[in-house]
Amino acid sequence: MLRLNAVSRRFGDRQVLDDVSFDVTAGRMTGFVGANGAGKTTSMRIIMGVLAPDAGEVTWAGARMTREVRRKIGYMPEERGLYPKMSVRDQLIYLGRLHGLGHDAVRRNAEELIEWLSLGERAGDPLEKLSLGNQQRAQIAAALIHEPDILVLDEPFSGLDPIAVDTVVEVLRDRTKRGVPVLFSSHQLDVVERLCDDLVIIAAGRIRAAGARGQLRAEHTLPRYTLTVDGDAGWLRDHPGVRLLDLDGAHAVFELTPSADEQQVLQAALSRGPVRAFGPVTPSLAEIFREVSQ
Ligand SMILES: Nc1ncnc2c1ncn2[C@@H]1O[C@H](COP(=O)(O)OP(=O)(O)OP(=O)(O)O)[C@@H](O)[C@H]1O
Repeated sequence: MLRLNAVSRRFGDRQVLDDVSFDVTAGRMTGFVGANGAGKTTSMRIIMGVLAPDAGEVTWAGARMTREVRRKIGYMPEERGLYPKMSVRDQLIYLGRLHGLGHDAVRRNAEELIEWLSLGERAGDPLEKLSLGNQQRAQIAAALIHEPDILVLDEPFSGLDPIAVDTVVEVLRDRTKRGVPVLFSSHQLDVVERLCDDLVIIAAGRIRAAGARGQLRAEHTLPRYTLTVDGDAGWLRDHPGVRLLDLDGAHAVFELTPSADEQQVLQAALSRGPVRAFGPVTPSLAEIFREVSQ
């Protein structure tokens, strides 16, 4: 397990990370979300040792992170860093060799990644001639070429179309199945929602929530229901224990306080006339994000 333990960092008089702690567990995808400037890239740079924390530490398997362990991290930095004039295939081979992989292994890995990421037709072209989406796929291949033990990816899905997102997801899932912990940041909450097992939410340099996706849902939102009746559902507004979230004539979405009983609300609705739909709703990640970032 990769762990950030009470990490703090200032730039000038600005506290950019404040007592940041979270885990990235083996075999799980951890989505790292936060607004612009929240501190995601700074946290990743500290994991990579590119930046030193003012306080706190990064550990791997319970011991302080070393240079050797960092060499086994696949890192996709915010400032993408491939060679524009070199072909995709050549730079994958070059980077793999730099990481100490043997000739055969590096060629095998390069061809496998080129195929998985659907870069076959463009693998001989200089990176700069590729579309932005394909350049991004090449960046992902570069992070994976040396069979890393840990993956730290800064916005790996930005600029990818939905099909490319699915391709990359498949490649990353293959790594988690092999036990690799994956930390990825993203602004695309729908992608994070679909993809992550665990979630870390950061706002203004502080961790607001961290843990398994389902657990965060349960912790940070009240049980939520939808109700559709024949008439007007406005009476729900005054019903004890109900907090109305959305009302559109006959259709309502509401939360229930812990002491309220959803069957009692259903009975109240039935006593007024036919009920067309009633059931629980799962809050979206965007709603959890809004809730904890306030
Ligand atoms: N080298 C630096 N010197 C001064 N301030 C910095 C430096 N690096 C980052 N910052 C500031 O630290 C804060 C956090 O930045 P960081 O890049 O970690 O955020 P982020 O969550 O990755 O944002 P984004 O989603 O926009 O990439 C920002 O206010 C940023 O301006």
